[in-house]
Amino acid sequence: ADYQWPSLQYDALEEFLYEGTRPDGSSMAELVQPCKMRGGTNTTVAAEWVRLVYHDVATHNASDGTGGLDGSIFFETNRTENVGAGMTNSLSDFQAFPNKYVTRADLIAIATVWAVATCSGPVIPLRGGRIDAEAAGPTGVPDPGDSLQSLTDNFAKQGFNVSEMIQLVACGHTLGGVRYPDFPTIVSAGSNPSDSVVDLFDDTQQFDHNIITQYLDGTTKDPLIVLNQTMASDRRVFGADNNVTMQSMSTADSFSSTCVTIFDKMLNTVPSSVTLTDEIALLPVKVSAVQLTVGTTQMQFQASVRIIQSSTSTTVKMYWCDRYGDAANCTSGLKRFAAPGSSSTVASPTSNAMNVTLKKYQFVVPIDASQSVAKFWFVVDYGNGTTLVADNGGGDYVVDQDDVLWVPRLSTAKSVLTGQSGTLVTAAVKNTSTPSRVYMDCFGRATANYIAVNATYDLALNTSIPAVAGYNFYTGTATDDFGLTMSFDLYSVAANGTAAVDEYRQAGLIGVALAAVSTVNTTTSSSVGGASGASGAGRAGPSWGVLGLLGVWTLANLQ
Ligand code: HEM
Repeated sequence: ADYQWPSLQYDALEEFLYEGTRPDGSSMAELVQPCKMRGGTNTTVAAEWVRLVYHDVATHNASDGTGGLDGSIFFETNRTENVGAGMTNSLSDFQAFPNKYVTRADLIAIATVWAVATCSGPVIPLRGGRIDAEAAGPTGVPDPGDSLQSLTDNFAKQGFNVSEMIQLVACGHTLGGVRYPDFPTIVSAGSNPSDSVVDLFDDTQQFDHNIITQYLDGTTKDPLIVLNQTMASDRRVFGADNNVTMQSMSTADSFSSTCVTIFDKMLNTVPSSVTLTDEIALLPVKVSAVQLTVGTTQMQFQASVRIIQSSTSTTVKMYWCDRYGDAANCTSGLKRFAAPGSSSTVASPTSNAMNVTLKKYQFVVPIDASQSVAKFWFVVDYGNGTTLVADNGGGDYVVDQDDVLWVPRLSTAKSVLTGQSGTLVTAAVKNTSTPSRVYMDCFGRATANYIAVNATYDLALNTSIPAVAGYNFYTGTATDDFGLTMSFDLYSVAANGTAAVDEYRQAGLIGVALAAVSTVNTTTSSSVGGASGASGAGRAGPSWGVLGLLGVWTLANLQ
């Protein structure tokens, strides 16, 4: 099906994959790009991440459908088969980033896609929807001392035939190497035995076909081939079909395309109870950070739009229709619009590898509560004669409700420093309704013990906060420890039982400064979109003169 906003899971996975950040801007991508070395070693962060994903996948049992990429590795680092600082480093890299819609297991998959891309490798497709294990799974990661038969049997159990086994190991072992502290029977100590000497599998840190060519031409220094022959698993694996598979991936292109296919299969090796999403493709226009709230004296609306930038003279404007009054839903033809308050370039290893420049425009506008907001859209002028009306496939971006709204400025995040008992959440509830209940469903996944937390708390009318713009304030405290990416859905239940919800609000945005508030303009132009706006233009009456001028101003601004 075609993408339609909002689509919470797709939106979250897409943002993470292509922008590299949590919704509050904290970047996981920065930890790995550009093909960063891991401090104190001569291997890369990317290599550590790729070894980790395979160790999570390797315990899959294809015949009974258990195990696979389910994040169980978080509970398995004390096992000999998962030896090494590479594992614990990676898990602490990942700790702060999973959220309600990006599971820990999806995060490991995204990390793999980035690791390959940032070390000059290809872009591996990504699906989401993996479900997190909350306990250790079975053991069974292959050991360098295993016989070929036992390696082949093990990979068959995981769902990989002999040539897939060769492909997977070769694509994995183009990164990183073997460490003395972890495998002292393979790698020798350096002059200082406490150094973490890493003998690389091939002579580059890049995701390249050197691992293959150096094997085929006999110049390989792969420690799992040339050192301790009891532990020479790469020798046994690579030669398992008389080099047919290795020969078939010996060019840059065949290596790259083979690795895309086999890594895709590895990332999609999940328990049979999991249904993965469609592939998370880059959205050409991406709307995010949408929030209607109540400021100190009036309502405020904010939204961001991200586009693929093709020219630096691009300008973007946000348009919207009122929710109430004469211009409700733009039926009178009147639309409001504003220029962005700020803009920024966002990127991840994936978008960098795709060679796209992603530019995000942030809008924050004052809203008259008697008008509110019904729906919004954007007009992108690329500065080269092309204009795009970004209207969510024709239906515009609809603001569901304005009965219950999160108020970040009156909320405070749990702080260890102040000994605060929890996260204080304030909701604005329209004073035309007397809700029978106001409550929040809270969720956290980035917890210290890797177990997701879910709990509900009531909010109570708080008359110590004076009403603003026709809204009363309700406060409540989420007392459980929800970890670093707490989110919540805020509900207001009316006397008749119908509930309004401000969905997927993120505590991480408490205290994140809003962009400057932009000036609001109006227009009746039909060329700027607004599904039902065009036909009613004639009713604008006395405002025409002003609107005409604004029209000119808009055009001048776009040039
Ligand atoms: C026959 C199966 C395999 C065996 C016996 C094996 C064995 C090893 C060993 C002994 C190390 C050194 C780890 C250390 O010193 O801490 C290693 C590193 C690594 N393995 Fe494998 N491996 C196998 C398959 C794979 C697969 C299928 C992948 C990924 C698709 C993979 C990815 C990696 C990476 C990227 C490293 C480097 C880690 C770093 O530099 O920190 N391995 N492997």
